[in-house]
Amino acid sequence: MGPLHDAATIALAFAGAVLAAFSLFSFGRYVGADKDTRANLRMAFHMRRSWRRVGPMIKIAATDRTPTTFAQLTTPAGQRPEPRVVLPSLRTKADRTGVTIFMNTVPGIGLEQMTAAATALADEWRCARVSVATERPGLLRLRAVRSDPLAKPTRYRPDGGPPASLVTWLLGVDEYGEAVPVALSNVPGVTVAGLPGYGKTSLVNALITRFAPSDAVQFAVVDGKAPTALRGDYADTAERLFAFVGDDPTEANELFRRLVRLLDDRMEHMRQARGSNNFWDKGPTAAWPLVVLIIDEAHTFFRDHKGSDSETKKLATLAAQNARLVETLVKQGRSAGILTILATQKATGDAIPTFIRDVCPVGLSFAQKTAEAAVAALGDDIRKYPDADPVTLQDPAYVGVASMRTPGRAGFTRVRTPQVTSADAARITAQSAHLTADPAELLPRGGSPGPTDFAKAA
Ligand SMILES: Nc1ncnc2c1ncn2[C@@H]1O[C@H](COP(=O)(O)OP(=O)(O)OP(=O)(O)O)[C@@H](O)[C@H]1O
Repeated sequence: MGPLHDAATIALAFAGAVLAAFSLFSFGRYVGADKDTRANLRMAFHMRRSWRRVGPMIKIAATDRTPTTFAQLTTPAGQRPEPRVVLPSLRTKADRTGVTIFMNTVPGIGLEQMTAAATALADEWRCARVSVATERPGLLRLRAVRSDPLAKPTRYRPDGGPPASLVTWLLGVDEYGEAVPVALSNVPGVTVAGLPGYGKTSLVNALITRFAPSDAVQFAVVDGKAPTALRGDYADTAERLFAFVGDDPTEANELFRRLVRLLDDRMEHMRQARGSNNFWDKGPTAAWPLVVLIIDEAHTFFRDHKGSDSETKKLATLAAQNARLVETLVKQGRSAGILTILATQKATGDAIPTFIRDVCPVGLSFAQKTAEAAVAALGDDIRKYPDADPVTLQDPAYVGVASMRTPGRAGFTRVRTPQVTSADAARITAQSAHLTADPAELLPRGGSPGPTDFAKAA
């Protein structure tokens, strides 16, 4: 009963108390969680508990033949120390849609080996999918989902509050239930294609309702499907648009010119007014709002007109001009704070000219009927990724699901976009209509002071 015994008793009691507190915390978290999170917490527990057995079974274990000093000292004389089986260690984090697993690599077991084992792991863990990515050197990040997030429709109910971020557009969730953000500061152009009725309008409404409560974002629409805003898909949001043009290519041409002029004027004044030539250095403000141009049924304005009569020739010239103007908006729009979104349901290469499609960093395609349509929407690369082919999305269960090409990422991401109802779009528009302003009017003009100057002087 010496001091050593007392110290050991205290240490043991302390360890017991820590363990009890941890168990109580875990139990409390489990009981307080919703049904889906509880199921994922159980899955995470099963992953950790069975890993020692499962890892070596699916060949995710390395053999270390060099004995440790301890093994050398404790191995009886005349015997060789046993080789050690080294398993990558796991840490799990469960949420509502799945489990994220952080795994330390061990020699010979890294991204490649884990990717090859992903299907076996999905079977063992009884989940729909397991993805593997590098978090940082030496650490992998696995994501396991029990059910397919793409097959579960979601709804976005805008609360009318200002957007959490003006530089990120949250598109939806990917096939692993993780948020898919688009960094607006890097994306001057987005193409959206897909068969009618698969969610293009809802995607655009989600964008408008997300950003409409901010006066630092202004919208213009060119809609090739309707003569007036009130007769088309933009009736609900019309009051929040600083410009709307219907299916008349001449009027569309005028609006495209107006926006190219805005682009030039902004670049002219940007350095003096904001101290830099790059809009995103300061980001969107009420005086320098992000301008979002939506060109719906884009093919209406670019399609090739064949014929030798004067009317056809005029239309062909307009279409060619429209394509060049929009190309300028996309190519130079990033530093001027202009984002162009081109949507089409037409499934041929001329719907959105390839020279425009190829300068848009983000491309989305909802369901398509043919491989040619998929290529027209997403580029030739989609042939290499049959899993992400939008032709496979032709199913009512996949309304609202798009295949997406993003900058700096190999392959394609499938994303479940949320539905936004017409009533929600109308409600947010009514609340935010007073924020609508023509961004050109906000610029200082021809030496005479504009609102920006007054704001600065104030
Ligand atoms: N993200 C979504 N999730 C679930 N259902 C959706 C989603 N988006 C749209 N829908 C459903 O599909 C219907 C058609 O959607 P939407 O009008 O957005 O399609 P569209 O592709 O724009 O069609 P069109 O090309 O004819 O304008 C909607 O009325 C709604 O019921």
